[in-house]
This record gives sequence, C-alpha cells and structure tokens, in this order.
Amino acid sequence: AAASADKLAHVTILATGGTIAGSGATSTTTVGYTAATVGVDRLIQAVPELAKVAQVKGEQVFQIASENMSNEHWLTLAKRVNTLLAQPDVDGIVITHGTDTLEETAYFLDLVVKSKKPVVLVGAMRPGTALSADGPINLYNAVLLAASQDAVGKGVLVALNDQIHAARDVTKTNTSTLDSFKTPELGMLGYIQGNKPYFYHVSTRKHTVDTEFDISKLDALPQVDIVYGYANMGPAALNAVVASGAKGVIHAGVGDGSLAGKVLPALKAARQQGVLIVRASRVGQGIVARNGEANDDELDFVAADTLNPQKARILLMLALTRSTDSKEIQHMFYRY
Ligand SMILES: NC(=O)C[C@H](N)C(=O)O
Repeated sequence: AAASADKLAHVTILATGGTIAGSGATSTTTVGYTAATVGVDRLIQAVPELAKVAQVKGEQVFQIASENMSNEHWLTLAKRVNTLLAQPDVDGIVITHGTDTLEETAYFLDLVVKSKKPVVLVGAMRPGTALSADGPINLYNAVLLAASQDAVGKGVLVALNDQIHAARDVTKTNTSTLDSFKTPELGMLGYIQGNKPYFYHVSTRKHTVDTEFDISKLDALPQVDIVYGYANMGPAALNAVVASGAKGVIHAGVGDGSLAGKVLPALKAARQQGVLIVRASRVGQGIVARNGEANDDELDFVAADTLNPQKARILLMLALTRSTDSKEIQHMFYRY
C-alpha cells in the first residue's frame, strides 16, 4: 500500500560496519573480502525501495568488523539508541552490524534498551559487491520491520534471510551460508514476506522496558570471560582469566554443563575469591539445570539455563552491575 511520505514511520539506521558494508575484489568473492568499507549513505542509496516503507535517516556510529565489537562500543550504541527512541520523531531503529557478534549486541540491547519501539539488527553474509548479495534485501526487510506496529513491544529483533528472530535465542549457526541465523529449538518469531512481517511466537522472557538494567551512567562493564570445555581440560585458561581480573567466568562446559575433576578445584578457588561462576554449555541448545551436573547450591555457582556462553556472558556482566549475590543472579538467569 502506497502511503504518502509524511505518513510513513521514521526509522533511523545506525550503521556499525560488518559485511553488509563490505566489499570484495570481484563479484564472486564471498570470502576474503574487506568488511566495513561502505558508509551508511551508500547503504541507503543502494536500496531506493526503502523510501516506500519509511522515512529513513542514517547515522554512522562505528565502522568496524564485528569481531572487534567491545563492551565500550555496546555502551555507546545503547545510549544512542535510548536517546533516539526517547524522541517523538523516531519510530524505530535499524542497526546494521557484522554477523559474527550480531547475536551478542542484539541481546545486550534487548536487556538495556528502555523503549517498546522496534529495534532491529541486520547484517549480511555476503559483501555488497557479490553476486546475489543479501545485504540490500535484508536491509529492506529490517526497515520494513522497524516501521511496523507489529514489531512494537517484541524486544530487540534480528532480521536476516526473510526471517525474524528474538535477540535472546537467535545464534549464528554457519560460517558462511545465507541461512546462518537460526533459533534452533526455541523457535524463530516469524517471517517477512510480500512487504509484511508475520509473527507466530513471542519470547516469554523479560526484555527492554521490563528489565532492571540501567546503563545510562555506565562507561565500563565488569570483566567477564568465557572458558571452553573439552576432553582433558585443565585449569590453565580459567586461572589466566581470573588472574587477569575477571569478576565473573562463564564455564562453557561439555554436555549439560559438566565440570571436569581437574578444573573443579580452580573453579572453587575462584569462587572463594569472589568470582561469579556460571555453568553454561558448549552444546548451544538445551537447559543447563541448577544442581544438575554440579551441586550449584553447595558450590555457590549459577546455572545458565538456555543461554549460550556468549549470551550468558552478557547477562552476567549486566547482573554484576546490580548484585554480587549468586542466588539473586540465578534468578536473573531465569527471568531474562
Ligand atoms: N558476515 C559478517 O558480517 C562477518 C564479519 N566478519 C563481521 O562480523 O563483521
């Protein structure tokens, strides 16, 4: 339906870099290109169809490959999002982002954005110079979604490959294919098709306006690192992150978050020094249950529930801005 321009929603595109802003040497270069080379104005110009679905403005917030995303970038981005969404003339926000850490930025924003207005993260698996580049259609769909009343109050959304996902549950599942972003078991939220979003699910976990987290006065986050589980694992990596000042550690354990006998004493020692320990799983799907593979009550550890390790890290950083009590933090892992 052709709405007149002044009736269209106002959507601001915040560009941060990534492959969606990348360019390669030839049209068949789909790996080995350079990420984060194209500015937001050119991204917008490349999709004139955007003008049919929203009144679009662009802002270049960063120009980085998303493997370089940091806590400080997140705080800057989240503050900008909150400032913009507080303005009556902004109806929704699209964030263009590299895909490597897109799910992390999305979940961080899901926990700290203080607005019900749509926030949609989008990226691309192929650079803009490639045959069948996915960036333009993904950007179009993301703007359409951010302009839609249907997206209000749903938390931070991720839109790629014609699909809509919830920030908490989506993950990058493939290094290079166009259908990399999936919500394997908990279920994606819907599709974008024929210029319309279709929603089928909503997340039951609290987000945005219903969280307790306030980053407006923060300029740093507590150090939380991840240690990865494997056969023959020893305590070296754990001891190194604790020595480097970690306030919390995500143990990405094997299976349902089991702890190897050779690592357990170092985990206990870290906890005794005040380091918060969260048991997650490297498997990436399923529940890591409290008092399941380990006696969390006795060890004073926290179980990650269904959060993958990289998302558990984000929740633990924010949790540590509110509390150092493991029971309180465990409740946050059930709430968010
Ligand atoms: N597809 C991509 O966007 C990957 C790129 N390395 C990034 O995350 O910035």
